[in-house]
Amino acid sequence: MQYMVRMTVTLPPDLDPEVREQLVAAEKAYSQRLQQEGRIAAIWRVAGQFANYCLFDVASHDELHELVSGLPMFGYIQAEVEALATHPNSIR
Ligand SMILES: O=C(O)CC1=CCC(=O)O1
Repeated sequence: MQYMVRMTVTLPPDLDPEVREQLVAAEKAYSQRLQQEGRIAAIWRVAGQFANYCLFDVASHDELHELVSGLPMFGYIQAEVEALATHPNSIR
């Protein structure tokens, strides 16, 4: 099952810079592991915003929730989820 998730990140402006750096590094490692596993099929930065679109390819709603809520930055992320179905006009 595929889901397009828009994540908008709002880190507190007064967050300790060291903690911020650790969060960013942990987020990168977690995200790259999911990409290597194919559970994040693609990720894009929204130009000009601290936000991204992530295409998840997972087995269930529950797996999606587990992965999104496991993001190190989860407490600072507003996630909007859209479930994707096959488009009847798709040639793939
Ligand atoms: O957009 C970000 O930097 C936060 C994020 C979530 C998954 C990822 O790889 O980065």
